[in-house]
Amino acid sequence: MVVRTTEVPNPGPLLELLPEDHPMAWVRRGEGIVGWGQAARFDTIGANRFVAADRWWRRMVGTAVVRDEVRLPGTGPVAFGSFAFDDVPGSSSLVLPDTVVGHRSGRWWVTTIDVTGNLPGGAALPEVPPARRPLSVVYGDGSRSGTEWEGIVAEAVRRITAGELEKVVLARDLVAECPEPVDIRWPLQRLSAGYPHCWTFSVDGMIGATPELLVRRERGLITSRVLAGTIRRTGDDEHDLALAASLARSSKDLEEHEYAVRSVADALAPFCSSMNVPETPFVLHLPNVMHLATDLAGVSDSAGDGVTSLALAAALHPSAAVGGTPTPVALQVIREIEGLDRDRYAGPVGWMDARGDGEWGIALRSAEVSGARLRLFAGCGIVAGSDPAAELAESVAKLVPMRDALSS
Ligand SMILES: C=C(O[C@H]1C=CC=C(C(=O)O)[C@@H]1O)C(=O)O
Repeated sequence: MVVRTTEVPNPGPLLELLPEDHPMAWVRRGEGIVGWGQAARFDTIGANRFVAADRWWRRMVGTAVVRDEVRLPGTGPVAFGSFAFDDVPGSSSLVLPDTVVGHRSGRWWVTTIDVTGNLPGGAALPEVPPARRPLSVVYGDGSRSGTEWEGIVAEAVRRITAGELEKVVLARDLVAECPEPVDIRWPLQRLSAGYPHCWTFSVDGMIGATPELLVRRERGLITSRVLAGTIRRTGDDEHDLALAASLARSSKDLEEHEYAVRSVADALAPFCSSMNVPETPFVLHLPNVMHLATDLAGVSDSAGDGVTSLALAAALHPSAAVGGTPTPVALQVIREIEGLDRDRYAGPVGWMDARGDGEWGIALRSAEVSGARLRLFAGCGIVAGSDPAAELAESVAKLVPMRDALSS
């Protein structure tokens, strides 16, 4: 594989450079990377999916000839990846685009990749037509109706009260049907404009704007944004501020949050020589909901230096934000009662470069697109005090970003 990264003048907003066919993206506040074309891909399933993908990537970049004149995280060869939530069912993939455009701190670059061994051509970007708005969208129940899902939440509360576990994250899906295949760039551009604090992603049909960063590895620095504890926004700013204050004081939410932070810190500890874990969370304000959030940062030690960002994501997945506590019991409860094939929802999604640096989010506030049909997902952390109707309302609020992004 021969890879060339060249610095270019500002080519305009990254998401507007994407062609309609299989666009790949990881963008936040206008920075990040977008890619298209397919130089190579690796598909895998099962419990070994992260290890197998990591091995494939190391092999691919191990023999690559790279001419990189920018040398930033995300330059040189990069793979976009999306991984199944559970060992079964679900498929996972790493995709190596043949063209990547990136933007970071006032610098822009284009990477071209050729797996036939020829030096790829220059950095000319194709003209692309603007994104097409979906003509109409008809929503229907996914695997369970809202009422059925409330019953499932009630069953989880019963099990928690009986002492089987402390917390379980239960999810539901909604099906959206359009008259013709969706131009993914339309929702991507809307998600990125409406949710600038989130990471807007598109990998192999999995799209969304996630507020939760499972892990970022960048030149020896390992960071993670942990979320747990949610409150819906009302649209009245003053009232929302009061709600944010009550969220920051809620002992139930603080306890749940503390647990989620601890589990991430414990999972990262074997790879870090030092770690900063803030004592109190901050409130992340999103247009639809507010979350308790903590940003953790660690410095990788000699063990961490040899570990890719994907391997770190594997060590963290599934976090308490998408599984529960204790994790093995929560996963078993999800398999028994949720009645949903999560596929790649709530799995790691992101990118990785040849050094193993990269960013992996959790595929939340997301949808799986297959042509004209989409499955939209939302999940909620269920604890002893959870009220099924309130959880259903929270799931509806978490579906808002994708629903809005599909409308005009
Ligand atoms: C599982 C989801 O959200 C998680 C992330 C943040 C807060 C959550 C909560 O408070 O329930 C969830 O654990 C989802 O959006 O589908």
